[in-house]
Amino acid sequence: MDLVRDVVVLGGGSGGYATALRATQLGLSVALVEADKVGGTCLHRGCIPTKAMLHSGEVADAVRAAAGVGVLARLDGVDLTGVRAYRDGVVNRLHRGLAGLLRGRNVDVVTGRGRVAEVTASTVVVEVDGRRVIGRHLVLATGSRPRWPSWAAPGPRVLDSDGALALEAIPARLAVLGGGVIGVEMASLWRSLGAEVVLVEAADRLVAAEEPAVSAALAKALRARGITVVTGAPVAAVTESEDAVEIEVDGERHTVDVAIVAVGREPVTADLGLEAAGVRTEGGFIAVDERLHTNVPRVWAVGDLVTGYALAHRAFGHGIAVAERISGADPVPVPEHHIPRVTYSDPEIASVGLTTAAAQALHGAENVTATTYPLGGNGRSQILGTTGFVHMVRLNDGPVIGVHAIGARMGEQIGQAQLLVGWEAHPEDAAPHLAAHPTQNEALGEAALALAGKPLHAHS
Ligand SMILES: Cc1cc2nc3c(=O)[nH]c(=O)nc-3n(C[C@H](O)[C@H](O)[C@H](O)COP(=O)(O)OP(=O)(O)OC[C@H]3O[C@@H](n4cnc5c(N)ncnc54)[C@H](O)[C@@H]3O)c2cc1C
Ligand SMILES: NC(=O)c1ccc[n+]([C@@H]2O[C@H](COP(=O)([O-])OP(=O)(O)OC[C@H]3O[C@@H](n4cnc5c(N)ncnc54)[C@H](O)[C@@H]3O)[C@@H](O)[C@H]2O)c1
Repeated sequence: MDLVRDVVVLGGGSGGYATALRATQLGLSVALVEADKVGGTCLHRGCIPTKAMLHSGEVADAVRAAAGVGVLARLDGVDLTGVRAYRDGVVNRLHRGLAGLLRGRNVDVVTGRGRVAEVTASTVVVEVDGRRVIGRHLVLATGSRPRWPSWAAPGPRVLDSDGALALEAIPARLAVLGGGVIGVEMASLWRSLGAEVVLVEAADRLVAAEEPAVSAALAKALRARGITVVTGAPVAAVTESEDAVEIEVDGERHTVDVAIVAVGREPVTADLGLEAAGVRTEGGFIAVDERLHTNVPRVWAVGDLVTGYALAHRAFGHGIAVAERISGADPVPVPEHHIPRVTYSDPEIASVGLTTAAAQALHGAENVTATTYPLGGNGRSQILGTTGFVHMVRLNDGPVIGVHAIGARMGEQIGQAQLLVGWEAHPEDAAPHLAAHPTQNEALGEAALALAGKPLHAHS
């Protein structure tokens, strides 16, 4: 029998399940079609498992550094089986929690691969393994997958980020190809777990979307951790043999045990029946207006299917907004650059808003002021033994429009920066609210104090 609901969501990752949860809160009935497990990339192959493994790496590094804080401890090694068990435990608990949440909100989860079969004047029909699931509205949320370049092919020793999570032993020598967010996190993680790592990036700097000073500080910190960082050098070829992988880059050859390819992700739009349904795509992504509506009435798209930052919280935000629009409200779209970004490497990178160069290009260099507060002046960062900085950008006599930070735990600071930027706070508004001492949060406060013309712990 056909399943008929107000909303059919195709894909149960961050974007899809957020749509479903918000829609049922608003009194809409929802069918959520998921080919694999609810939670999608972020929960099963992305955010959560990688951050759990990064935490294992952080613990290993803390033991290595223990003597420096007077603690006698010795690292006997890292047991990847134990790391995987811990990681999988975290993922499984969250997965059970999410499944329970969806059940509790009366979301009908339909397991199977769906494709759009028919769009009529008032309904959208999705076919799932021969079964018809019909909605007044359809929300496309099939996400993204690793992109493979022409110069590499998957193999037992040549992996993407999904394959890296399945590794059963820590490679002695590892190459990470691509120095974007995934590449940097992978390099940091496997170095902490004990691998010799070479990180290769085609562009002239790592994480090229960040402030240039952040990229420079990151490269310096990773090199100090023993990672070989090669920039301005596109990988030309990857050749796998039975017992090694040869990487050809910049006329040089690197021989490693395993290579992880991390040169970006691509949207999952193939075989969804989009062409027949008349849903327009652009460069592989679903074409949407600023309210995430496609060109076909009552068909929407959320998350990694929509060009922009491929981030879980962006997908959550999309899902919530689309559910509200379907129910008749019209939430204001959040500007893309107001979405916070964190790279969870050691050191961490966190940013929100415009870079200095982007702000100058948009508003004129004479209308923009920026300040950099070094973590060397921050007590808590000194205690943690981290270096780095907080860089804050403002419009002259206007709001904070960008915050960019690097250093241990900087990801935890970005929430406040996000509110400063999102709520268009002036540094003068923030300056009187002195942060608790000693916290790393004070570094943000110091930057605001400096931009308000009254720096405190800063050498003039
Ligand atoms: C290694 C890695 C680390 C990451 N770390 C972070 C991080 O720390 N923070 C962060 O914000 N983001 C992170 N991301 C990005 C984040 O995972 C994505 O932005 C997010 O998962 C996008 O959500 P989505 O709902 O658009 O798609 P997805 O999570 O990809 O979900 C899509 C779902 O659709 C299902 N599906 C696909 N086709 C069909 C079909 N035809 N029928 C039914 N179901 C289908 C899939 O099985 C999948 O479950 C990371 C990504 C990776 C790869
Ligand atoms: N912490 C997080 O929020 C997080 C973590 C992981 C992934 N993600 C999301 O996943 C997306 C994909 O991540 P990604 O790192 O794969 O993509 P990316 O686009 O961020 O980086 C890919 C990098 O590969 C480089 N590259 C391309 N061809 C190359 C070549 N021939 N040789 C060497 N380098 C080459 C590019 O210059 C680029 O810097 C990100 O955009 C991000 O939004 C987010």
